[in-house]
Amino acid sequence: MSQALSQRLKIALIQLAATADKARNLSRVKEHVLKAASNGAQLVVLPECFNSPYSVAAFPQYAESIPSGETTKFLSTLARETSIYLIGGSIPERGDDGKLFNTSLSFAPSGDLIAKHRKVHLFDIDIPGKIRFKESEVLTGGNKITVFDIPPFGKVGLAICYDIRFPELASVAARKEGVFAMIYPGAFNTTTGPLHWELLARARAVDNQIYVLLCSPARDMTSDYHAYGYSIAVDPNANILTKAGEGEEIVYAELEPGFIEQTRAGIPITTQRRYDVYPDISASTKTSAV
Ligand SMILES: NC(=O)CC(=O)C(=O)O
Repeated sequence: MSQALSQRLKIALIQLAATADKARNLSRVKEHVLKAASNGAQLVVLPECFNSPYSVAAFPQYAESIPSGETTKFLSTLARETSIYLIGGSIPERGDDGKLFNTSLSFAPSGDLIAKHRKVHLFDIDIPGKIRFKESEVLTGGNKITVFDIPPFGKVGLAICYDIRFPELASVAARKEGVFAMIYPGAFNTTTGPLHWELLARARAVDNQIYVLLCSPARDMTSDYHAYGYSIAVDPNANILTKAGEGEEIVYAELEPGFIEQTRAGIPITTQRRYDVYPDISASTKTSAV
């Protein structure tokens, strides 16, 4: 499927210093989103777990129902008031069956909820002496690949943090649905961030010759989880368009129509795949927005 970004798109990544105080987090989000919109951003991304600490203990305490919870309403109103596409990082969600998920909600400039992604791959790692984290102790994984349209720009794919380590999601979104960008709210840490954060952003971009956006919380060495920071936007050639530091900040980038086609014309891997040698996973995999 051909990939289309039909118009220049200015994006903003809000590298929020999320705290344990949900009201404060929401009020900081509002300030930053208003600023990004007044600077011309048309699509604004928030980080993973922007309204709570990123911790297994915090997920049940901060979990909300969707769409009836406070944060869904807050994000919808903010998208409408600023007339932007708002990619709402992620929040802990309490599903109807009582199960907990790490969930990202996206809103149109009208305030309508246009996508809901539940983190598919739960972050369960154990690197002795460095970091142990087991989302699966309290969370349940999602079961779909999320793709949605943001008219007039085209389609984007959405996944959360650890999902980026599984290239199939991005490949299906790019090949089957023709997304021009993959967006990953994500909270890597001071162990895995230096190893793989930028590498994975650039890898998913170059695998699929699409834009890739990663939005992290700011680093806070006083909290239990030390988020990496360095929110980043990468172009289809894996060039870095913008990159934050460790602290709270907003970074911007402009995504260009035509750059995907130009990249693919030069290095035509999209037409050179050998499905006679290996299967096309995108052919049989379903995607949806909600
Ligand atoms: N926090 C995550 O989900 C993933 C992460 O930190 C990593 O993959 O590293």
